[in-house]
Order: sequence, then structure tokens, then C-alpha cells
Amino acid sequence: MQHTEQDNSPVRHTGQAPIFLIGMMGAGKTTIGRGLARSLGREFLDLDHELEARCGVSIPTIFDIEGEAGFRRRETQVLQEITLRRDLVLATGGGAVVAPENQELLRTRGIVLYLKAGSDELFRRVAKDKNRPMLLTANPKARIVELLKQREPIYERLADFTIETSHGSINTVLDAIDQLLKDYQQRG
Ligand SMILES: Nc1ncnc2c1ncn2[C@@H]1O[C@H](COP(=O)(O)OP(=O)(O)OP(=O)(O)O)[C@@H](O)[C@H]1O
Ligand SMILES: O=C(O)C1=C[C@@H](O)[C@@H](O)[C@H](O)C1
Ligand SMILES: [Mg+2]
Repeated sequence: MQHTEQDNSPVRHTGQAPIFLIGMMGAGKTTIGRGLARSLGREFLDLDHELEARCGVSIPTIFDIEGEAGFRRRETQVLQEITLRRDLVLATGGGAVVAPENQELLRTRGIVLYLKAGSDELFRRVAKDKNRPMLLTANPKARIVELLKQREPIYERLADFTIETSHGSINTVLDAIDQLLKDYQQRG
């Protein structure tokens, strides 16, 4: 499916531009994304859940069978399709911003919100969860620090808005995003 064709279709321009949440594992993309979609009356999709639903297996199983490269190929394929949807809040996967092709899709097709958190807090949030294959190493904390270092410049560069999620409650973060989006819409 050619991106240029879709850009010219009437469907593409009906409704509001999609909102894409980016950030590290544990930054709150799924949690905040769901709440934001509810408050905006939009559809919510989570890229990780979408991949699992389409493959019929969990993310760790996709990594086991196809490796990270296979997972990333599937991630790009699904992103190409779902970033075209309007009136959507999309929680991306933590590593979805790494491929330049994905960066282009996110940058050109919607509003990008970077949910930012420090490595200590990220580790606290994901430490007990075994469903993140990127963290199945001897020292998951060091892995988070390393991934954050690699990815932070990409998150920063892609973001239309950055929201700190390390401190404060989920509702505080949701209120801050509501306010940002209102200001943005008023500016036109
Ligand atoms: N202020 C906050 N904002 C977001 N999440 C918070 C906050 N405070 C605590 N949390 C908790 O942090 C966790 C965030 O995990 P979540 O699965 O939403 O992250 P994610 O960015 O989707 O990660 P992944 O990329 O691995 O899917 C949740 O358990 C949530 O309840
Ligand atoms: O940070 C990452 O590379 C990942 C984050 C998760 O959202 C999943 O997309 C997967 O576990 C890989
Ligand atoms: Mg998530």
C-alpha cells in the first residue's frame, strides 16, 4: 500500500490527526494512552497488543521464533498501516522509534507525545515483568540505561511534546496532556 495514495484519499483527511505516544518501556504509553483516548473520546490502539493479536502469540514468543529483526519487521508493517488511521491514540512499542522508516511515519502522520521517565523509575516499573525480551539480560538495569542513552535523542527529536511521567500520578500526567493539547489546538 503506497503512502502517497493514502495521503490523497478522503478518508485520510477525515477526523483528527492521530496521537502517537513514544517512550521507553515502563514510561506509561499503554496506561496513559488508554486514559487519554477515553478522555478524548478516541479509539485506543497499542502497537504491542496489535502485533500480538495479529500473530496470535506473545511478544516474547515472536522474539524467540523470529529474533529482534523479525519483530522489528512486523512492527514496521503494522505501523505503516495503523498510523494512517484518524481519531486514534496509539501507544507505540519502546523500540518502535529506532528504525528511520518508523520515525518518518510517526513524524509525518500525527502528533507525537514523548512520555519521559528516568532509568531508576523505569526499572522500578518493569523489574517484575518478564514480558519484555529486551530486558532478559543479567543486568536489566544496565540495559535500560543503555537503551535510554541510545533512544533518548530520537525520542527528543521526534517529539512535538514531552511529558515527564516519573513523578506524580497517572491523573496528573493526563491533566498535563489535556492542557497541552488544548493550548496546541487554540494556537491552530
Ligand atoms: N505518572 C505515571 N505515568 C504513567 N505510568 C505510571 C505513572 N505512575 C505509575 N505508573 C505505572 O507505570 C507503569 C507503566 O507501564 P506501561 O505498561 O503503561 O508502560 P509502557 O510505556 O506501555 O511500556 P512498554 O513499552 O513496555 O509497553 C504502569 O504500571 C503504571 O501504573
Ligand atoms: O523497548 C523495546 O525495544 C520494546 C518495548 C516493548 O514495548 C515491546 O515492543 C518489545 O518488548 C520491545
Ligand atoms: Mg505498553
